[in-house]
Amino acid sequence: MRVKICGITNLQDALEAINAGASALGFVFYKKSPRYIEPLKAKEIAEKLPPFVQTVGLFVNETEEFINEVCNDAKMQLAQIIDDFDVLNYEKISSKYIKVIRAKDKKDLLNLNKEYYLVDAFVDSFGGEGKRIALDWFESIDCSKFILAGGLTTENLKEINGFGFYGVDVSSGVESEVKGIKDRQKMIDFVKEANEIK
Ligand SMILES: O=C(O)c1ccccc1NCC(=O)[C@H](O)[C@H](O)COP(=O)(O)O
Repeated sequence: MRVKICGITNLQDALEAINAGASALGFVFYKKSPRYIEPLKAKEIAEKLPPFVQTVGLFVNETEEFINEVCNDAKMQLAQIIDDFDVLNYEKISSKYIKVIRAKDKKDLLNLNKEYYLVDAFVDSFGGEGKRIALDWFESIDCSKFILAGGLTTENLKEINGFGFYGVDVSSGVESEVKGIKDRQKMIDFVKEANEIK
């Protein structure tokens, strides 16, 4: 199973996440987040990464122009987009992107287009809060294009076995006591456990 580790703020955490086996690293370009990273600093990290790891820029209710500029400047290969007001024209997004569903209810998971989505638990502060989604919302739904986020930890990952998610996304579950700083051992344990999940 693919693992994205979100909320990377420094090179050491980035390299340790990759060594742990993460397929993607998330960089939060939302200034109110404790995990916010300046685009220039994200670029410096992105340029030092080895091949076959995807850089993902996370955007919260931004314009197409802002998303394009930051993805270009910070060398992000994928934009992870929260667009609460459904105002973006995706044809104007020049990078690859994935939309975030901030699920409040099972209804939010139904009647979707046949694209990949990152499904996160709804929280007022937008994410990285460790809040979980009720797994029964995914019952009898095809999860093969969903990346599940929200409150995942090494301890609770087993519970998603059998749902067939494309991948998982974790932030606070692999952090140290300090928001924005990752814990190497937690990342190793998380990815190892995720690799056991079907
Ligand atoms: O991490 C943040 O501070 C953040 C701020 C604004 C929007 C999204 C944010 N985080 C998203 C994520 O890191 C994850 O995709 C997801 O929410 C999982 O976080 P967690 O529940 O802490 O594992």
